Amino acid sequence: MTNTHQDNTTPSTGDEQHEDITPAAAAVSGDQASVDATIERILAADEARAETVTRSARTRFVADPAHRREGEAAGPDRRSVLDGQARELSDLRTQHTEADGDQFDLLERRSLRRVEGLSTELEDVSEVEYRQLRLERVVLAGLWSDGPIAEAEHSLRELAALAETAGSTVLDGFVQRRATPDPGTFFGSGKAEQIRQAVAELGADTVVVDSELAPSQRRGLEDIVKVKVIDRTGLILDIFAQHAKSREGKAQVELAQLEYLLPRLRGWGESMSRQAGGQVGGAGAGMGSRGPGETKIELDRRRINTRMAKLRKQIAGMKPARDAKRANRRRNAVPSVAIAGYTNAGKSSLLNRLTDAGVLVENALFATLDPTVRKAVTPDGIGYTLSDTVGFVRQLPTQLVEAFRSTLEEVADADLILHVVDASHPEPEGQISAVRKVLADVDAHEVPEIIVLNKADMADDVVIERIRRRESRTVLVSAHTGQGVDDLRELISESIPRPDVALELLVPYAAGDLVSRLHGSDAEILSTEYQAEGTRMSVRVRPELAAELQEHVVAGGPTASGDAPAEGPDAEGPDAEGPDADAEATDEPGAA
Ligand SMILES: Nc1nc2c(ncn2[C@@H]2O[C@H](COP(=O)(O)OP(=O)(O)OP(=O)(O)O)[C@@H](O)[C@H]2O)c(=O)[nH]1
Ligand SMILES: [Mg+2]
Repeated sequence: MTNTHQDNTTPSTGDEQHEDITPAAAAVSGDQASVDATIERILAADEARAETVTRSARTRFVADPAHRREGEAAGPDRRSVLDGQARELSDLRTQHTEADGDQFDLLERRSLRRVEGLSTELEDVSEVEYRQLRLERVVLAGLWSDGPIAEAEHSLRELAALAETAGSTVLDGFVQRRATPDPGTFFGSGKAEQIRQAVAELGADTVVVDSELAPSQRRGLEDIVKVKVIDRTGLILDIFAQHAKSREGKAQVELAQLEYLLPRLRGWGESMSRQAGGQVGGAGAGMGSRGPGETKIELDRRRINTRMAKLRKQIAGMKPARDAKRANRRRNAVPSVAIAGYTNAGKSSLLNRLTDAGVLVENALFATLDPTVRKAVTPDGIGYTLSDTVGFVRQLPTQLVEAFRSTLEEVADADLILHVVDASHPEPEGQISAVRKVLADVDAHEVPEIIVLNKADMADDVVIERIRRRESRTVLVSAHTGQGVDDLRELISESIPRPDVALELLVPYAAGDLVSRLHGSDAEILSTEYQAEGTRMSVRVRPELAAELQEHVVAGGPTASGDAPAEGPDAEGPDAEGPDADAEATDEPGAA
């Protein structure tokens, strides 16, 4: 509604000009100077990181003193679960195998990592303000309200993995035992003060909170700890922003970021003092009657709304192409299998193992954001599509589920879901239910599902047994060693819709291309016999192909569209390929 003011208030860094030029993109495609500057920044960050490695060795996890076990001393030997690598990023960092496929764009991604975070001030708020967060040296903090402490620890370790994925160094982690969050500052004042001390001591620049904070809580806490505070949602959005590659993915993430940002505008504006220099240029005439802060915020809000509308349109515009592709698959009735699962479970590795796809595998959370669709065939030659999807995580921001809905809908549309689970995780159950929750959100919970217990090479038998008892259809595999992958292939083969129109054909030798098509991946050949007039075949095909084969049908009913074949032997399935079937068929008067 307020858009009418857009034109005379937009400063020179207007929406149109910066569009699609993120700082990262500018660094890649820009002039030599900016490339040099980028390299310098990356090197500086690496140095900083190397320097903090020694410090992060002391990274520790501090349970609230009140809940420390009797006799357990505070100080150097405090509880230490964040030691070394975070759990979700296990120590496999350098272990890649052939099944991991092409590591090419991994390098590319590394070289882009944190460019946004390292860059100088952003010019325009619609570039999403918090991309300028300097998430380099962070302290984590979470609330532990119920359940065993182990759960709070898992969650914090996962947060550490997320923070590392975003390119930061985790210096420390805190958990406070507290039934409900403080409405003003999230943590109690004592704990907040303790966090402030740790932040000062360690030279941290950001506190990451393991929940979604209300805008006022974030501001309240920021006032105490004196550094930037971001929440889990903001962190996940930041990772997605770094990883998005396709046009659609980028638009989806930006939309989610803006949605998240909108109610938080004022707070950020203040603490990051954007308003100080935020005079709206000469173009701001007429706005001066209000305070500059308010002006800026209103302006930002309006521009964000405009930008969001644009993004929504853009995303909607990309839907037809996606739908067309999907419709095409539908028409050809190629069964589709979707790989879904918690982030870092090994989905991309499995896709590579099943199809030699060469999809990016990384020991990082949310390595895959853009769905990849590959062709695959069952051991007995039936074709299907296999698609890789974005990984899920506990508390996946609702903004992201919304923004990625069109992508996730493909999962809902699949004939089968391979739900990949990291069986080497001590508690995969939590991940399974988090994934199912998102699946339900996008109406994919009714699609048949196979639980694929991956990383068998590292998994604990107890965990495997536990899950096998709970879940009805499981298969144990290792994308790395290839263990169990053949079983998985069989299971997929049994679970996808098979070609179901049975036909008796006599294909003239002149139509050899038809015969080779039948040998392709969308038909099952039950028997073949070479006769004087042509090739005599008993096949099962999908309706589409059946229609095309009509003129060569010699027996098997008047139309190809009936699902039940007219002939008895065919109805009995593969047994029909016995000599009887052929004999009977050749007896048909209408054969020639
Ligand atoms: N030991 C072992 N490691 C595996 C196996 N499968 C995958 N990994 C490792 O697990 C990490 C994550 O693998 P990805 O295939 O990228 O996982 P993903 O589920 O696609 O992850 P996102 O796209 O980030 O959600 C990589 O370091 C893989 O090398 C396995 O069978 N055994
Ligand atoms: Mg992946």
